[in-house]
Amino acid sequence: MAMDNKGWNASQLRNCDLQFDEIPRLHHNDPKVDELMSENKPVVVLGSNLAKSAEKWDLDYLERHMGESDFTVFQSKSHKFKYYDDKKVTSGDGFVPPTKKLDMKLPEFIKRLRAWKKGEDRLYLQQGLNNTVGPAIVHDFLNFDWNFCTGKQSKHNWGSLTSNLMLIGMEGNVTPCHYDEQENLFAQVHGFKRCILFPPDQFECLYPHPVHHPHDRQSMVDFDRPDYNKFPKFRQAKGFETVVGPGEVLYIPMYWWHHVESLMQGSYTVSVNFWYKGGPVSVSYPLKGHQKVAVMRNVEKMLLDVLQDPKEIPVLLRAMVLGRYT
Ligand SMILES: C[C@@H](CC(=O)O)C(=O)C(=O)O
Ligand SMILES: [Zn+2]
Repeated sequence: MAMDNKGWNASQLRNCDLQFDEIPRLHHNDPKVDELMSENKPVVVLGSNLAKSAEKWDLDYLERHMGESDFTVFQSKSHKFKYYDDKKVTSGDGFVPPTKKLDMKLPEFIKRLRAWKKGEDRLYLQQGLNNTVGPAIVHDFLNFDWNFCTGKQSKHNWGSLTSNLMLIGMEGNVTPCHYDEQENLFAQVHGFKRCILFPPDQFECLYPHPVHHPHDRQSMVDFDRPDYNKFPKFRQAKGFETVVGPGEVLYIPMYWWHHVESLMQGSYTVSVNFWYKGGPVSVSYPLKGHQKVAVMRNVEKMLLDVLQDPKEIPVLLRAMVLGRYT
């Protein structure tokens, strides 16, 4: 992957069997930025001031100004931090959470981040920015370039801003491939993150867990060691990638799959995302990929409501489809 080596090199990327096209990297004034966004396609926006007021958010500054609150920190025995919805964990379903969710004061988190040695459990701070942070951070937050993101919100008919997640990760941390049901302006503040994205119509190649599963929206494929017997279509997945650095903003369209890794042998990473509700649904045929994903999600939810037992769902779907539609 030809990259302009601004402070990183390809040896810091994790191995992946697939080849990817590059996500366009365009200056924020380039009209093509909004062309791509209006087509629900990813783009890296360069030179915006979206999170410029956060460029001073290094560990010392954060330690001094994040305040006395407890923050949400995930702990993992591996480099993967696979999200799970604890509201979907049912007793006796045998689900083993892949991470532990801790509440930690920032100085403690920073102390453990600085002392971390390869092979030890990893930590990933993932905290919604709210009024629990110190006044200096609130000041920086208020000084984000809100004209930029509200400009995108109105131009592309997004819904309301739901949250800003602040992420402080160790080098090498991975958020495995998943999709979100929100538009996302992902602002990289410190360090470098490699982002691999797939369009929603790659659903059949990425094998999401069932909707009722705690890992709803997450791919079942382990990108480090894909099981091609269980997930044969993963070989055909067609993805896009980029590495975002400080001051760069990646637009992750709603329902687009994304795998995000903090570069190995790199520094800690700081990111802030801006999650917006999707805009009003305008149905036109043929349905777009993300609309088909939304339809499939609703079918799974409806079937679980009426059948109650998740094991009944494939039985009914096979009876309905095999020999009749195939
Ligand atoms: C948490 C983040 C990925 C990462 O930065 O590790 C993500 O998935 C998102 O912003 O939607
Ligand atoms: Zn995400």
